[in-house]
Amino acid sequence: MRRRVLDALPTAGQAEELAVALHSVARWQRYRKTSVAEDPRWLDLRASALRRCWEFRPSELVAVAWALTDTGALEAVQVAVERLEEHSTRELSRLGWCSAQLPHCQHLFQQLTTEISRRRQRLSPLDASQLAWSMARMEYRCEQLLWQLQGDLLHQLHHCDGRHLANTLWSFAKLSFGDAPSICRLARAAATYHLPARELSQCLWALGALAVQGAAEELLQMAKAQGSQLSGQLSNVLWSAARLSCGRELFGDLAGLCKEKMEHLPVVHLGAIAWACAAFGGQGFNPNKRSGYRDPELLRSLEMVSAERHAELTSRILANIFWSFATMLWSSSPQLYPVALGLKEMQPQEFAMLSWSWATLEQKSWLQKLLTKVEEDEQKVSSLQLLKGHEMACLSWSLASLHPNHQQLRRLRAAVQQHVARPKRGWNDQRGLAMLARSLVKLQLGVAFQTLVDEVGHQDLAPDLASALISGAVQLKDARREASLWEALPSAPPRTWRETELLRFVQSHAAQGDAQAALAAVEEFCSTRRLWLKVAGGQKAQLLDAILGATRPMRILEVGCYVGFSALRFGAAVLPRGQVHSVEMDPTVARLAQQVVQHAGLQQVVTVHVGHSEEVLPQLCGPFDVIFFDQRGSRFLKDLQLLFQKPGLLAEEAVLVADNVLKPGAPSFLWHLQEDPSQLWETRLAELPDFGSSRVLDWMSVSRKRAKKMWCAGAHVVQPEEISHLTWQADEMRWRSIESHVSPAEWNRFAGYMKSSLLAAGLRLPIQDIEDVKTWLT
Ligand SMILES: C[S@@+](CC[C@H](N)C(=O)[O-])C[C@H]1O[C@@H](n2cnc3c(N)ncnc32)[C@H](O)[C@@H]1O
Repeated sequence: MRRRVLDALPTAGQAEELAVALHSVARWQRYRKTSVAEDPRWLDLRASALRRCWEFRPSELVAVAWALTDTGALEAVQVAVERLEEHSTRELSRLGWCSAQLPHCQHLFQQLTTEISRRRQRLSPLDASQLAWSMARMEYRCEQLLWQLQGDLLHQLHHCDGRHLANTLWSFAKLSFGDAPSICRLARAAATYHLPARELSQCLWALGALAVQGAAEELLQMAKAQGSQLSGQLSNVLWSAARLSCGRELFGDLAGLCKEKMEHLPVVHLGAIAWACAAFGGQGFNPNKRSGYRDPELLRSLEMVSAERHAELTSRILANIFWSFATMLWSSSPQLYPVALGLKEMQPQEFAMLSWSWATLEQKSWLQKLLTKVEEDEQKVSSLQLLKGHEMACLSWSLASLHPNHQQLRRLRAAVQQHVARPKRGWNDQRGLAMLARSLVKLQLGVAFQTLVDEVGHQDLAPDLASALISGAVQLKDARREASLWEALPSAPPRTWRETELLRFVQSHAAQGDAQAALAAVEEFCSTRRLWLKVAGGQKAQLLDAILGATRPMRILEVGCYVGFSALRFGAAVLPRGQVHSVEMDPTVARLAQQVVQHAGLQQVVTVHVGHSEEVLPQLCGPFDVIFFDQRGSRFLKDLQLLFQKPGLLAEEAVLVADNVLKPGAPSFLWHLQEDPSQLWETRLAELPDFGSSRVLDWMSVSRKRAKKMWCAGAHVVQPEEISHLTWQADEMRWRSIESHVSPAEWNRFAGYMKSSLLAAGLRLPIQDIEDVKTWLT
């Protein structure tokens, strides 16, 4: 066959004959995947075609250009560009495709596309999609032509096939082009075909990259149905499913397929799968994301396969894998840390991701090594200025988590400082800014902190950022900035209308200076207005009263003051000589709480500290007889550790009470109380209804410190994976309840699930009703 084709080749004669012969052999080579590249007859033919380029008619020139793309010869395209006018638009678009295959053809490609764009003639779906593909390949983003191609395709949708559409969507996404409604129409049209794996993954990748829902659901269902045939495209599909926030169940099915194939996928897919699971429901690498898809089995295989193929891992893949582990509280085995440390090449963003992940996983010694390695490379340090705002916030947060003193990691500290000095315009991520502000204070970068306050302090601040800035100003003793921040805070922003109403109600229904009347007014407000407030009322208040009665405390610490309801109860109990210190991170509600306390006449005994527990607790002085944890449950364990780190904060026989340890739950904290090797606490779990939603069960933990027992600073509590998983689920539920409504029935289901799962994981702390706990206390 090969002989027959080559023997029949003309090298002289008509140009037309030559073009046809060249084209046929090239076709034959491509489709048979055979090469005649070295055959002298083919080489003769090719040389004679190149010599005679000027003799070809336009259609022949296109055929010759196409035939020669594999050989890297530009001549045919060059001649065509010199004779632009002679070619039809279709021929120009095909020549464009040829030039996109050839090296150093950018200028020829541009001339061809400019001519196509000038003519404004409609292209067929095949030509339009090929031209879009060529533009993507050449990274040539000519808006006008792209609009034209999009219009041509939309006008001829019924003549497009799945391949044209997939190619076009992919190309548009590569060039970040496309308005959402048009992309949706193209994707919907594509979804009507039975797309093979490659095209399906192209469409999904495009929708994910352009963040257009389009026909995402249909295409993802199609991907699920194709299942194992997808193989190499699976991670692409999962990546898109995460970007497009598809349903959890569908994501789970697709993740299941990835799990099955994991061992056989190229390593680059491991990074994409890890990224997709961590980013699911969020927005990519962002420490403030609130979701993720946590499947322990998938994480375990990701870890195993990565460890087995560690030699192939790149910094990008590892950054994604570690970010995924950190986001999902997966304590990975130590094997992968040295692999990451050993890599020579690492982009600044990957370094930021890795350091944030290692800080979150509390791998301080690895983190120290990583930061030191970059610190020693001046070039790497200067490249950190390329980081985006939230990435620099992550890096400074990990730096701060090591508590480096002024002498350590000086170059990195200077890089943070320099980054902050740049204007923050367009950085709207207030949580990222809050993290940066807190880190600057910890790193004692006072000037940088001041720059940040001056730049963002006048904005409409979210509670977290307002709290970070105010408490930073307090810690740095910057009274002027503290005052200006308070001034800039709206006294009654719309989100605190209930709390503002409550203050007015207390002021009008309770006599000034009457603490008991103020307490009764809060309860009356909740019941008569049928407004749910996140306060410890009802049976929870009764339990607190019993604790106060049994312990007769003089000094009480509360974390999570809110509007001051429980602070009033504590204040009334320690009158006249005791002290209550209540910590609240939201400055607006803290200010309302201060007014409630003042109205009740308790300002001499109750101090409301504005700031995050992490910053305020180390500044307090003990000893505290009763500690009430009513902040976010995922902080309980860390705040407990903070209480131990500063000697003298806990009284010899302190009582530690924590609310909501079942709903949404604080599994790590409960596990720690049970397993603490110093056996410091004796704990009971009081099972009682949540205030304001009597049908939902909750637990309050009450722990008595065993006198004379000492805390072993280095003692480590091993936490089983089931408890990490529940901790992650509790946090996810907490965020869900903040962002949307969770019905009592759903809460009840969740509380039931949490209880049975904790018991199954080995929780043995006694669960009692409130009367039994009261008896135990006395
Ligand atoms: C459930 S409310 C407290 C209710 C209050 N103890 C009562 O019963 O009247 C929780 C409060 O804790 C605050 N908070 C959450 N995490 C915190 C933290 N880490 N430090 C300080 N306050 C925090 C929240 O802003 C919220 O106002």
